[in-house]
Amino acid sequence: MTAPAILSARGLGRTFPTTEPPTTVLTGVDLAVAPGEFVVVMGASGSGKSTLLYCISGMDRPTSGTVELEGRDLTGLDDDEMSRVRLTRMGFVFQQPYFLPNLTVRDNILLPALKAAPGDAAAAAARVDALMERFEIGHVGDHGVTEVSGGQLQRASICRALATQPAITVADEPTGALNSAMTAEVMDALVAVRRDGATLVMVTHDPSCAARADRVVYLRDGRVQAERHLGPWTAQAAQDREDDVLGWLRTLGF
Ligand SMILES: Nc1ncnc2c1ncn2[C@@H]1O[C@H](COP(=O)(O)OP(=O)(O)OP(=O)(O)O)[C@@H](O)[C@H]1O
Repeated sequence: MTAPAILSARGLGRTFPTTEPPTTVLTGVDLAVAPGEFVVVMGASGSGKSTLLYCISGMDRPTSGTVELEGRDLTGLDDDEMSRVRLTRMGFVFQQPYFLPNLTVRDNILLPALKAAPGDAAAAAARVDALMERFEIGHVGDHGVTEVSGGQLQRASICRALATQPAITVADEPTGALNSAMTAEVMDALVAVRRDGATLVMVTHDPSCAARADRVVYLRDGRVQAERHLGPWTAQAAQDREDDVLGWLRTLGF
């Protein structure tokens, strides 16, 4: 029996009423993510990938449909409740990691974990140190955020996302601003995150990044056009998986 979805979006629609005529970006999107699954969302520019990510993670509100996280309907929450869910149950990794420039790398990672569980400072600090070792940035913890590489900074933002022990982590083009060596570093880190049991949903334009996922969902004009199950990543199958994803994307007109 498959485990119940940790995140379940049903019939999601998003229309922006501020344009004339209003812009419908998502229509009837269903997406169920299993615990420990790594799902990638792909699609042409403007197909609605980021909007979908924002709607499932409470950064935006869908105009129709429902989103359940750990069995709890998020669509009826008020802004304070939604902020609390984002802080305590969701991790976020963006293309441009936003860090406070006057804090060290370590303190930037620690801050949201302390905010999420203020009574648990020692445990949060221990968790942050363990994560920084796990993702090989322990040695730059005392550095300022301008004194580390883009790959290190993006790994720091992965640590920051995980430090609150979220139910799910969403990543919007986390390698979009990185060169290929740094992209490989960050993708290795995300595969390790998934191996450690985390649940991930990532938007990317890069088929070789998508090949690391368990499943790729393809959006076209705000609808799910197709999906591909790849199963858990193994480095030995890297080339075959990339070829498979590329071939599949071509059939979709990507
Ligand atoms: N606040 C908004 N108001 C009006 N239209 C919007 C708004 N936000 C996004 N859109 C439109 O929705 C469409 C989808 O945007 P979205 O960013 O979700 O696409 P995407 O697939 O992530 O694109 P990209 O790959 O270029 O990042 C775009 O046409 C965009 O212009």
